[in-house]
Amino acid sequence: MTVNTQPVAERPDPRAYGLPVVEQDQIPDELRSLVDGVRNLVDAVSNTEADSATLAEADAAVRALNDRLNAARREVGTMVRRTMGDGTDEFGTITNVVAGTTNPAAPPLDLEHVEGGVQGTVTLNTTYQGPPGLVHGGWIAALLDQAVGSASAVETSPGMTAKLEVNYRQPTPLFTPLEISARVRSTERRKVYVTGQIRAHGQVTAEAEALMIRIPMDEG
Ligand SMILES: CCCCCCCCCCCC(=O)SCCNC(=O)CCNC(=O)[C@H](O)C(C)(C)COP(=O)(O)OP(=O)(O)OC[C@H]1O[C@@H](n2cnc3c(N)ncnc32)[C@H](O)[C@@H]1OP(=O)(O)O
Repeated sequence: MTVNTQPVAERPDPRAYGLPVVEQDQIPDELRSLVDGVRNLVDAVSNTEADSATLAEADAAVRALNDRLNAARREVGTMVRRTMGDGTDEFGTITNVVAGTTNPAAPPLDLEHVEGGVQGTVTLNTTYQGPPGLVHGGWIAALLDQAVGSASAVETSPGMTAKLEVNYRQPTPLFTPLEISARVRSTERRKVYVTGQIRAHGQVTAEAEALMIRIPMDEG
């Protein structure tokens, strides 16, 4: 295995690409609480059998809130800098659909830097349902894409997914802690080969092989 880890100093700064950066610890507690509340709201709306009057009342309240919140919107592409438990910094879009801090559609997935890659745990509800009681295959791929991208970013430097092959070994259950992990296997110039896995109850339910292409350092 050849892992040519790139020094942190050579990682691109999103500001050099004209992207605004928010520090993770500057996100207001009220916004974090709102994100959590809306995540619960999505679950409630997805599953409610409330009567018509209750639905109409909820609809009006939500529409009024949309207008107030839309009065001040972030720039598309806004990044957030998150410092992992071991001090490693990671940049990601703040609304990233898998791990974005301010995105209620994102499951609460925090990946931590471990030797050779990343790992984390997430439990998914019916928002992510495909077959009855099981995680949608597209979301399984999304979780693995995020994990391999994050592993590649923290072990080398950020890049784009060029290739992602997913093997669905076993059904992946809802309401069960899923262990997500990814490891960089080798690098070759800008190419980074990464593997990822999802486990439930210690058993592999899905695995991926990915090719990430690092963002060139001399552009931006
Ligand atoms: C600032 C903070 C931002 C931070 C940004 C953080 C983003 C995180 C994103 C999370 C992950 C995603 O979801 S990313 C979204 C999904 N992915 C995408 O949309 C990617 C779409 N595709 C592309 O944009 C492009 O094809 C790229 C970037 C992947 C590659 O284009 P390129 O940069 O011009 O690279 P290129 O010179 O062609 O190729 C470099 C080397 O890689 C090889 N190569 C390239 N593509 C492939 C491929 N599909 N399969 C095999 N090999 C490939 C080439 O042969 C070459 O090998 P050799 O000659 O060296 O041997």
